[in-house]
Amino acid sequence: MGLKKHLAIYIRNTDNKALLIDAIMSGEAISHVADLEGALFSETTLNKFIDQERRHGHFNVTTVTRNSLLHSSEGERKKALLMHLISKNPNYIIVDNVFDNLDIRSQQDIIHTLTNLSKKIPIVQITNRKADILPFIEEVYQFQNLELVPIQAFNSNAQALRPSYFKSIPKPSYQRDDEKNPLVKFQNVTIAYGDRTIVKNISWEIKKGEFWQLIGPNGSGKSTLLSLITGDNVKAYNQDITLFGVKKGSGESVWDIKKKIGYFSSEMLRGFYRGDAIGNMIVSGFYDSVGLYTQPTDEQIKIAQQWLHVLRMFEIRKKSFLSLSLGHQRLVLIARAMVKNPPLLILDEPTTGLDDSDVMLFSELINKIAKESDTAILYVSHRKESGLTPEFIYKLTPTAIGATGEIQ
Ligand SMILES: Nc1ncnc2c1ncn2[C@@H]1O[C@H](COP(=O)(O)OP(=O)(O)OP(=O)(O)O)[C@@H](O)[C@H]1O
Repeated sequence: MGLKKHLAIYIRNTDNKALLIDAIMSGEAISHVADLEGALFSETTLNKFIDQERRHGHFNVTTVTRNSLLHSSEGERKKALLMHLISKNPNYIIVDNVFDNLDIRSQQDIIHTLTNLSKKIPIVQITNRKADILPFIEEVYQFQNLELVPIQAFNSNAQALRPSYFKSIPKPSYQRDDEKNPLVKFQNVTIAYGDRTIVKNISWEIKKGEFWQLIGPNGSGKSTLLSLITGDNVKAYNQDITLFGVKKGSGESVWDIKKKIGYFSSEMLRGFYRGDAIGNMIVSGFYDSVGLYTQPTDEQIKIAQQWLHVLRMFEIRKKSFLSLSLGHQRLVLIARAMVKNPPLLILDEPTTGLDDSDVMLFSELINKIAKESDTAILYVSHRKESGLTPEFIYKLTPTAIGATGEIQ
């Protein structure tokens, strides 16, 4: 088939991406790149390099901060990988979900890099977000029955938003301990790795029921701030941080803190292959485990069932969690994080990898939780999702002496 030189393939999360990539790389899907040596920019390639570094201790891909990939932020990793692949002079390149995890500035840098590259070699973009189609792309295709089919009228914004959740968020049957307000309090928090200061003098409070978005460019310290809250970062102990009314370093139990936080990250399912039932995945949220090891109480089962109704998954509760699409798996994991009625729900880059319609479904659920529950939400992402409505935005801005923070 005579396909355009630079083309995009718009896929849904339910499409078989691995098969598509195989079909391109083996020369079956796109004739004009069939005999060329191509490079693949994707999460899989990145994971291979990270794995190599983990096993052999050395790294071929160097980031801007000369850090290893393992110790770099997601955005830094992606930029470094792209530059590494381009430096090998491939004859064409496949770029898969190129903008995930990238801030606006880095997205512009990448558009610039790829636009220049498009003058030399063919570029095949795979994307699940319409807004991400690169400017030099000549035609957009779908992958149907192992063939690329042009999409007509791609720009029509016909996707109507339908209400997806009919039931209300379950009301907890027990009262939470009276949480101290604010839930999270940072006072002049400064964190450094070696002689590099990452965040400087952060003073910030999250109160009961508030809906926050934390934004900031790649490497500005968003994940670092989160790790101070979730208890995974020992650097929290030298700082003035109060979580749920208890000062960090005053002999508090990390376990107690974890009990009060519902957590979801798009990284959570890396390497998860077990076939647990959907219903069990939700109940396991009571035990802070992924998968169920303990016999739940009747009350716990009841709350999980109410969540299954909210998600409209009650009928399929016994099916394997892995049989769900990526987007629906995430909805289940949000319910899993919410069953214990936590005072704080943390969502770390939750829409990474989701397609347009799944993002809508996801944002709708988060807005619903914000509206109907008294759980505070902390949402971390570079993207401003148009469907999402946070009340407050906390913004990190990098400076030479570490990132500073302000409420926008
Ligand atoms: N263990 C570590 N050792 C050294 N440097 C680190 C370590 N962890 C993080 N860093 C550095 O701290 C900086 C902030 O990283 P962090 O992951 O918090 O940023 P981020 O805002 O979440 O970025 P992104 O949006 O790209 O995920 C980065 O430059 C990163 O390389």
